[in-house]
Amino acid sequence: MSILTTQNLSIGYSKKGRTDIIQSRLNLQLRAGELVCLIGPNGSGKSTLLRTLAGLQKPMLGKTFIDEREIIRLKQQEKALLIALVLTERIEIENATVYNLVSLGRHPHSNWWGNITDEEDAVIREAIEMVHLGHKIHQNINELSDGERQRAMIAKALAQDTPIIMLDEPTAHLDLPNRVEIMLLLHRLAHKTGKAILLSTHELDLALQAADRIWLMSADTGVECGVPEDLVFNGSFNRAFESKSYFFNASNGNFSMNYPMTKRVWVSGDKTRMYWTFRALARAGYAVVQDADVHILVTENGWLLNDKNISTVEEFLLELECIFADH
Ligand SMILES: Nc1ncnc2c1ncn2[C@@H]1O[C@H](COP(=O)(O)OP(=O)(O)OP(=O)(O)O)[C@@H](O)[C@H]1O
Repeated sequence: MSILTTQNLSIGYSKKGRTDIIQSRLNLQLRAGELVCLIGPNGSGKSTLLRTLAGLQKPMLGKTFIDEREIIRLKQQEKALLIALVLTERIEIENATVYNLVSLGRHPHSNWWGNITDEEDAVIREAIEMVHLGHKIHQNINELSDGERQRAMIAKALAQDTPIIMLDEPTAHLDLPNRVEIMLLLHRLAHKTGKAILLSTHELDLALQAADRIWLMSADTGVECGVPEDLVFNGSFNRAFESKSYFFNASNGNFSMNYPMTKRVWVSGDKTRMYWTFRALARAGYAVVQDADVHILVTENGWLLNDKNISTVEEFLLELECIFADH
């Protein structure tokens, strides 16, 4: 079920009579219970789109509706009951605990700094539990790790109790385990709570794994929406991130560098070591082609090359160098 829809939305900036349209004619749908990742090259307009959808900036043209209501016509308080927005800026509050921060999420539902009722308290505690910060509930937010702080910000958005949560680059500045954890957490929350969660990210690999749907943004092709694998199969990823120096490798979902490959080898054998063998070969400038003169057999324990059993990548690259020096 679509909870947010756009109709011919154009986003951009208008200053001193000059208008810059970043994206136009966007017809998007955000569904309840789904995690949607908005990805695209730098400057393609991800943050601008999030801010426009959240009603923080006006569209250049077109409309955004939540249910039947046009977002730009709503009062601040009404918007805050529909969308919780988590931005990348660090919130600095003196002496605030996790509980204090998350309780700010209840602001649209109560009087500012009003007394927290038992009911409100239960919502706040539940939000903190959902992001697994129960053990840090009374800790000062300045004493949290970056990952914990991000989880506290998500708890604040949960406490706001809106049908939509939008997050601008929630995994920025986090290490890999925390990036994975935040992405999995958001995926679980979308499915468990039925909220629509939209986030922008540069984590292509994580987005491909965790998103129910991807909005793929590029300056040339606008926003393509779809289930991640469909966007891989139809070549959209390649088009959106086209570059001379790398390409999107549809076989593993990663970007691969375009190394200049001048030498040709043929590789066969054990599949588990194959991927890393290919990577090492590409970096060293070897193209893998069937029936090339030089054959590398990948075994369970190493490589067989030139009738020699080799146990490390370093050794087999050296051996290849010798072979090609003689060619
Ligand atoms: N306040 C502003 N006034 C005018 N132009 C702006 C403003 N903010 C951003 N832009 C321009 O809008 C375009 C899109 O910027 P935006 O920040 O939305 O892209 P993004 O996809 O989020 O980029 P990134 O991946 O680098 O965060 C850029 O060309 C940028 O220079």
